This record gives sequence, structure tokens and C-alpha cells, in this order.
Amino acid sequence: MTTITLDNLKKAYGETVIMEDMNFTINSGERLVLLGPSGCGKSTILRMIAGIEEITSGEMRFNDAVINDVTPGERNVAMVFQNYALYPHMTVEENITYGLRVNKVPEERIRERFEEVIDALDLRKYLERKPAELSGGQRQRVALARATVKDSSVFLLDEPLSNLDAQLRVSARESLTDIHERYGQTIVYVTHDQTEAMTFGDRIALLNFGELQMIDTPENIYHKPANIFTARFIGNPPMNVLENSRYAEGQIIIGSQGVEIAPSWVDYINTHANGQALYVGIRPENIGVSLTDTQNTLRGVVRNIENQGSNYANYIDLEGEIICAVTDRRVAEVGDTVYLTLDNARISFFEQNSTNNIGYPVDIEATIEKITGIHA
Ligand SMILES: Nc1ncnc2c1ncn2[C@@H]1O[C@H](COP(=O)(O)OP(=O)(O)OP(=O)(O)O)[C@@H](O)[C@H]1O
Repeated sequence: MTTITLDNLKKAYGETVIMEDMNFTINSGERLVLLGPSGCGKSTILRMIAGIEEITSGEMRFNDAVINDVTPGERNVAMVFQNYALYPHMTVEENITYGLRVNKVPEERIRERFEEVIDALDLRKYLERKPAELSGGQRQRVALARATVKDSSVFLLDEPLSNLDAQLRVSARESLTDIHERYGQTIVYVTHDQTEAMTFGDRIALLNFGELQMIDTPENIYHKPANIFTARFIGNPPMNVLENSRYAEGQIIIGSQGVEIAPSWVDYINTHANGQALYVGIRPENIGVSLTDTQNTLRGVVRNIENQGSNYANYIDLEGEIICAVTDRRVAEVGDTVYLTLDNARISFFEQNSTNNIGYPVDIEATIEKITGIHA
């Protein structure tokens, strides 16, 4: 099995630097998802791992071996691209086994591997068909089968499901998970779809403009974002990061209003925030909305309500800043004055200058862990 290390990796096209100081490790046998907006460098990283994109400087290692100058063929990686690239004149069976035959893999080994893979991907019924006679999802599975039979310890996928409809995506993802459970390769998976990243990744590496923003489990990326970019990229609707908010003397102040926060937060901020100006972040589902005022609430006016099927996204004007609160039933109407409570176990504070999350006090983390089972 293969651990992949990116050590101070730099990629430039002439004068244009796409990324530099890229450092992270992909553990042997894990499913790492590279996620981020268009142009952030996901495919470039994948292609450098595959060996089809030159590395400008730094080291790429497979286990302890530096592979910068190792040819793609010698890296023992399998890759699936967005457009599948099946041979149109070959049958499904020929498409799957062609690469092995070219590489003169013994016939017995080809048969053994082929039989395993077509069952894992449920392709036995289609072996004699040509790609044009298959649905998008079936073609996708053939492309996956062709990559899987290679017996590689590293499996690279670049937006492999992007041409499929929502239902097919789910079943193709299940096939991929089955393959991974069976063969245990190190998988690197590129997507810009956060749902795909959250459901498929053991860990997610989130990138923006060639910089690594956070690499962690989906749970931590969602609940404990390392910085404002991560907080706003993940989640739909995303985390509210209130730019006219500030922290002062045990209170979150928004405009002319203030709410007290838990004493553990106050202690934590006093020791860790170093007098830095802070923004408050809170996810829409961690805000309580009520028509009646209780203690320690923020008052706002509902400007818009989106019916999301199982939920309602309420957009509430808090003295000029819009905050989104998600409720599971319709609690107010547009124009109503509402009172908001913030779940203290789910607040984040970000330093205004660096945009980094200041972290969480221990007992808040324990509360989070009790609710979700996530270790801090
Ligand atoms: N041959 C090239 N010459 C110059 N710049 C390039 C070249 N190839 C890619 N880039 C730039 O490198 C950056 C990263 O591209 P990359 O394809 O890795 O992004 P991505 O995150 O995979 O995007 P997408 O989700 O749109 O596929 C982009 O800004 C792109 O314009």
C-alpha cells in the first residue's frame, strides 16, 4: 500500500505560480477528497501525483521513495477522468482488459482480476456491448472497472461522476466505496461538489487559489472550520460569519445589541484571542428562531424565507446584516420581528486579521462531542 507525501511542492507555468509550499500527506488506504472552487489547483495536484504534470520544485513521495522523475507507467497508479475516454469500437470486455493485454499481464491473472471487478461493478450483463449501447452510468462503471483491474495501489479520480444525474451519482459512489472496501487502494478524488466530498471522503483537503485551507475529516471541516473560507465554502446555506459582529467583555455585540456567551468561551477568548478583533460564525441550523422574546436573544426582522422541502431558510436582518437561520418548520413570516438564540456549543470565533478560527474551549468541545460523537 502507498502513502503519498507532497513536500513543499511548487507548480508554475513559466512566471505564473499556481501553487507553492504545498504540504500534506495522504495516508495509505484512505479516501482523500480534493475539494475547492474552479481553478484552485485540484486537477493539477492529481496530475502531479499521476506523473502527467511536471513538478516545478519540492518533492512528491510514494512511501519513502521520491517519485518526481518516475514516469507515469512506473508509478503504479490508475486514473479515471471526467469523460471516461472509452474506446468506442471495443466491447465492454475489451475496454476493460485492453490495458492489461498491452502490458502483457499473464492471461490467468487478467481473467481472475476481470471476474472480480465486473461483479463488484455489476457489469456482467453488458460485456458484449459497445460504449454507444450503454447508459452514462454504465459507461462510468466500465471506466471504473478498467482502472480497477490494473491492480494499482493508488487510484486517482478527477470529477468522475460529474456527467451523471443525481441518482446515478449515488449508485456510482456506492460502487466506488465497494471497490475501495475490497481492494483498499489509496484513493485521491477530485470534486467541486461538497456533498460528494462529505459522503465519500475519509478526509477532505480544501483548496483555494493554490493554497491548502484545511485538511481534516468531513465532520471537523463542517463543525470546526479552520478559517472563514472553509466556514463559508462548506454547508448549504453556508455558515454565517457576521462581519458587523464583535466580541467584547463576555458578549457578542451586533450593532446596538449584545448577547452573553458561556463563561468557558469568555475564559478561552481571554487566553487565546490575545485582544484580537473577532468575527462570530454560526451555522444556520444552530440558531433558534422565536416570535417571543426570551433572555439573551438578538432581535431581527425576517426579510425572506426559502422553503427547502424539509427545512425553511429564514433570512433575517440584524441591524443591516443578513443572517440565515434554518428551522424545521415555518416559525415566522416575512416582515415579522423574531428573536434569535445562538447555540454556544456551536459558535466559532475567527480572528479578523488572519481569518483563522481561534479554536474551542475544552468544555464546549466536550459538549460538541456529546452531541455528535466527534472527537475534538
Ligand atoms: N497549461 C497551463 N498554463 C497556465 N496555467 C494553467 C495551465 N493549466 C492550468 N493552469 C491554471 O492552473 C490553475 C489550476 O488549474 P486546475 O485545473 O488544477 O484547477 P481545478 O481546481 O482542477 O479547476 P476545475 O474545478 O475548474 O477543473 C488554474 O488557475 C488554471 O488556469
